[in-house]
This record gives sequence, structure tokens and C-alpha cells, in this order.
Amino acid sequence: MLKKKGLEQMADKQFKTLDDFLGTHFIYTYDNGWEYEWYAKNDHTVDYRIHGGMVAGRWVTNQEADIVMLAPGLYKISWTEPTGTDVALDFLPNEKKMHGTIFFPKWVQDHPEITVTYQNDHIDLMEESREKYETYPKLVVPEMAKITYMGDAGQNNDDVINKAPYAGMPDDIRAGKFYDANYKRLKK
Ligand SMILES: C=Cc1ccc(O)cc1
Repeated sequence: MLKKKGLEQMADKQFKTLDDFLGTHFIYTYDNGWEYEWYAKNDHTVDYRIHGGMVAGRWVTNQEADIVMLAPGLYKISWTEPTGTDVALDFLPNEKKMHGTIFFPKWVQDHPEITVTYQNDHIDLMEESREKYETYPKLVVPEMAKITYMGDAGQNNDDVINKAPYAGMPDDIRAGKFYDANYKRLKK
């Protein structure tokens, strides 16, 4: 039988504990059309890539975050970024849904292109920009999202998010063309 992938492979999994959630890799589309990919790397670290929306093309690894389980199968993640952007996410993986609120400082709305990069190589530029440009009024974006992919990547897997986003990447991941059976990235 063919190996099941993504949502199909995870369809039977019931998330109950924090450990069930850590190491999970998600792709989801917010109701405003913005598509994000996000990985619970361990109990205090997240990685992500942005495929659609105001800052599509941006990607980040090893962002420090607070990750808690509010109730069985309900997870809350919060962090603040070097750009001054604050993020609060609530995942309901058993329902294939999540909710995200992004609090953008005004400068990111005015100059999104500065943030569209692999942020880890440009931390100084983010910190300079947040001082140089305006913070207020902030742009608050609260949205529900539908989860279109879930993968059990395991914790501390540096292969999950280690390449810049490209058009069609989410489709390749969903089609099982991006990682091997051990969740290592297939090099093309
Ligand atoms: C700004 C980062 C960010 C990462 C994931 C997400 O769902 C929303 C925002």
C-alpha cells in the first residue's frame, strides 16, 4: 500500500498532550487568504515560512516562543519578534483549525519588503528598522485558518524549514515531494 502523507497520514492522530503537538509541522490558510507554514520545533522554539499575504517570502528559524497546552488538544503559542511584530496563535489540530493574531508595527505595514528575507541573517536590520520607522498605529490581523497539511517531523528537525519559500512549495509538501520517509528534505 502507498504510504500516507500529510493530513491523510495524521488524520487518525488525536492530539491530547503537549508532547503530541511538539514536533508537528503545519501548513494553513487564513480566511483572508494568507498562507503560512509553521513548525513547533521544541517546547520553546518555532520555525516558519510565509507563502502568501503581506509579507510572503519571509522565513525564520529558531524563534523563541512560549508554547502551552490550554486544554487537551488546544495549544497556544506567543512570541515577539526582532521587527517588533507580536504573534499569538491557537491551534486546534483535531479540528484542522487554528486562529492567529498578528500585531504588526506600522513600519512593517509601510515597508513589508524589508522583512521579506531569511530574518536570521538580518537581525541587525530588523532592530535598526524598528527604531528608525514608526510603531503606531499597529495593524492587528486576527484570523481563523484551515489547516491543509500536518506532518510529524519530530522535534529539533533542522530539515523542516531550511530553504527559502518558492511558488508551489506548499503543494510540493502536500504532495509528499519535499521530505523523505525520515522527514529529511529531498535535495533536487
Ligand atoms: C509573524 C509570524 C507569524 C508566523 C505564523 C503565523 O501563523 C502568523 C504570524
